Amino acid sequence: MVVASPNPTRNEKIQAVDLPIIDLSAERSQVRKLIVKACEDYGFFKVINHGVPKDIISKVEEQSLSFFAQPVSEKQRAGPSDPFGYGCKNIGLNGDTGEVEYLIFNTNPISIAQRFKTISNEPTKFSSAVSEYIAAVRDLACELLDLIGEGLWVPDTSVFSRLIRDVDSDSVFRLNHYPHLHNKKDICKDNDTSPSSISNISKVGFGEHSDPQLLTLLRSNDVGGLQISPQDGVWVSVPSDPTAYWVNVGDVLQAMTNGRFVSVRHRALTNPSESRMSMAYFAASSLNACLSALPEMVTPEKPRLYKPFTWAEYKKTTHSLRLGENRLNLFRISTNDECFIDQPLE
Ligand SMILES: C=C1C[C@]23C[C@@]1(O)CC[C@H]2[C@@]12CC[C@H](O)[C@@](C)(C(=O)O1)[C@H]2[C@@H]3C(=O)O
Ligand SMILES: O=C(O)CCC(=O)C(=O)O
Ligand SMILES: [Fe+2]
Repeated sequence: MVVASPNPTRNEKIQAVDLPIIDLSAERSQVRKLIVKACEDYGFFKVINHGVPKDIISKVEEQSLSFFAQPVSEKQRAGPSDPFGYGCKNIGLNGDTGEVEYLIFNTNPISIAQRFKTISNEPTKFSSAVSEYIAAVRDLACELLDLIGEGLWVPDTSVFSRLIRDVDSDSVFRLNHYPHLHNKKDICKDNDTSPSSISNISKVGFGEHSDPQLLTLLRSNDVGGLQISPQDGVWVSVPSDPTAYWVNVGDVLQAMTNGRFVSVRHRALTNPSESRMSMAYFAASSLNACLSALPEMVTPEKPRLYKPFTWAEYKKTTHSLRLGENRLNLFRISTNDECFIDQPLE
């Protein structure tokens, strides 16, 4: 069904789709089948009965909300995001902007403890809430990746989860805050500078992109805004559910499954009357991990699509490009390259 677009750009179709819901308490052989199907069809699914304790989530949510409620001058003590720390409106370093403020951390515990010294007046409280959350969400990510390994029938079912269990994993945690637009204040300034007219339309909070890592686990408060794009120019609004996780395939998992899974393009819109807060865990390997399509995913009918790369190489490319760029295409193999990789010349 196609309905009229209420938001931000014209000529877009908003489609209503029943997105896949995975109940992790169901029978394992069913769960892994459904996850693989969801990753193939949408690169996106919702997880319920996920096992991340409610109190662990609430502690991070409370601490984050009080961080974002502070005056801009206080928050800016934790910025600019380079690429970690506090950022407001500027996303990355290549000119992308949105109606969002955020905190980004590397998930390494030492890095977290250091960062929080500038982020909070109660650094230990906030940093231990975040560390506890990251440990729980990493376990969930590993469980999902093991189910994916099993569902794909690869001989080494831990092949994906091992990458993110690595002590040197380069996974990232991000807190996004999308203030509602009835607030007349510019989100990056303490003083009231914007026109007094109240806008009733949604704006782009976080523009269209795919996530570069293996898998993203996202949870938000009860305010909608996330949309996925299963096809060019078509958007599907994702209902909010603070009790669940929305999970998306990232570029690396698309490359490792040789294009069988799709790294879904998505974006987040602001809500005109309610503030939205999301927390995203981006599961990544170590910088030196060499990432390539699993041998079982490459067949004569489905030749290798992407050149192998290290996460450091892929990350460097990602950070040199704009948010909406399709960076995986830069690693696509031409027919000649493929002969070289699969049958090196003597
Ligand atoms: C514009 C950019 C921001 C980003 C790095 C990039 O150059 C392109 C990818 C962006 C993204 C999207 C998913 C995650 O939110 C993120 C942390 C990531 O790994 O890639 C961001 C990067 C960022 O905000 O630094
Ligand atoms: O806030 C959201 O719902 C999406 C954020 C996102 O896509 C990201 O941080 O990469
Ligand atoms: Fe994203």
